[in-house]
This record gives sequence, structure tokens and C-alpha cells, in this order.
Amino acid sequence: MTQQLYLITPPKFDLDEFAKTLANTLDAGDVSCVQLRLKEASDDEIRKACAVLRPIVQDRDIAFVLNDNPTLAKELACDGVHVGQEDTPYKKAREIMGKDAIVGMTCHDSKHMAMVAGEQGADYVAFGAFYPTQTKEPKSKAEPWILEWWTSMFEVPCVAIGGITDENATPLLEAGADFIAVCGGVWDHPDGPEEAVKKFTALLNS
Ligand SMILES: Cc1ncc(COP(=O)(O)OP(=O)(O)O)c(N)n1
Ligand SMILES: Cc1ncsc1CCOP(=O)(O)O
Ligand SMILES: [Mg+2]
Repeated sequence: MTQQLYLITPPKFDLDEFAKTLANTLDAGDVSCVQLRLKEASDDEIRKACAVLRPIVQDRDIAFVLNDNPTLAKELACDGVHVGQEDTPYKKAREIMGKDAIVGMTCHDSKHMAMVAGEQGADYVAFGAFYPTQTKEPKSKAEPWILEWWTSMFEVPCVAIGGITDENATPLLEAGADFIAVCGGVWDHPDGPEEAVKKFTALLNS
């Protein structure tokens, strides 16, 4: 499997405007997964966002994952859900989503959390934050060795997250990250999101 870009939506957006930006951004390069992450939105706002954004993503054969809420993810026909250590526990999330859906888990910088998640059947384990980020106050700081360790021991894909840009992603890719999850590094890129995705695509194919 080649290394891939996992795009996280901005924390807030105007839906009509963002729908166009997202389509153009996805058309600019290779993205394998989009996570809708709206921490401050109500369930109805998430429903509305999903109705508009999910087809844009899925029509391009890209997986559409919802953050935090497996019940809504199932209701809204998302391809998967991402759960953190303080969200719905893995087993419950799997029960709700079904065996074929993607269920990914935050594992911070913890070997133990990752081994538990992998053993339970998570489709990926996410490590981070690797770099300072404006998007979230991270609970942990991860170093590239954990990606190297994970990939040398286990088959379950790993995601690197936190402050990743096209300029600092290389050590994480060299350490073996299967996916790099990026929010600000795309949406706040000085040359715009399309150029950012082009740059990440070049990096991932180099
Ligand atoms: C791919 C990916 N990795 C980690 C996270 C963080 O999830 P969590 O720890 O539950 O924090 P919030 O995103 O819910 O604030 C993620 N969302 N996606
Ligand atoms: C959700 C999340 N979890 C750990 S860091 C982070 C933020 C990712 O966004 P950015 O790519 O802007 O740092
Ligand atoms: Mg969460």
C-alpha cells in the first residue's frame, strides 16, 4: 500500500462555500479519506453537512469518515467513524457501525493503546500530535519512532496526525506512516488548499 493523505475538514465552515472548495481540493490530487470533524456542531448541523459533503467525497471513491459519533455515522451512511480514547469505546463503535465499516482509533503516543486497538480490530491506529497544531489542544506529543515501531511489528495501518504540513511530513513518511492526517496544513496553506494537496501528492509519490 502506498502512503496516503487523510484530510480532516476545517473546524468551522460555510457549507455552500466549503462544498465547492472541497470538490476542487479533492480534484487537485490524491486523497484517500476525508474526516468530517465538527466539534462544535449540533447533530442536525452534522446531518446537513453530511448530506452535502458525503456525496462529493464518495463520488470520487474517497472514504468519508465521521469524527466521534458512530450512531450518526451509521445513520448518515458514512464509510466509517474515528473514535478517541474518551469517545464511544471501540467495541461499541464496531457494533454500531458493522463489520465492514472503517473504525479508526486515537492512540496518542501509546504503544499500549495501539496494541489494544489493533487487537480489538481497529482499521487504523492514529498517533500524534507530531507537531504543534492550531486545530486542537493535543493530549500527547508523539515522535516518529512510534510509527517505526508500529509498522515493524503490526500490519494494521497507522495514521500520523498533528501539525503536519508538506514541509514537515517527510520524517513521518520515512518512519512508515501509512496515512498522514492533515487539517491546517491543507486548508491554511499559504498557496491555498488545491496547491497544498498537489504538494502532498507529489511528496507521497516521490
Ligand atoms: C485521524 C485522527 N486521529 C486522531 C484524531 C483525534 O481524535 P480524538 O482524540 O477523539 O480528538 P477529537 O478529534 O475528537 O478532538 C482524529 N480526530 N482523527
Ligand atoms: C484532531 C487532532 N488530533 C490530534 S492533533 C489534531 C489536529 C489535526 O489538525 P492539524 O493538521 O491542523 O494539526
Ligand atoms: Mg474524538
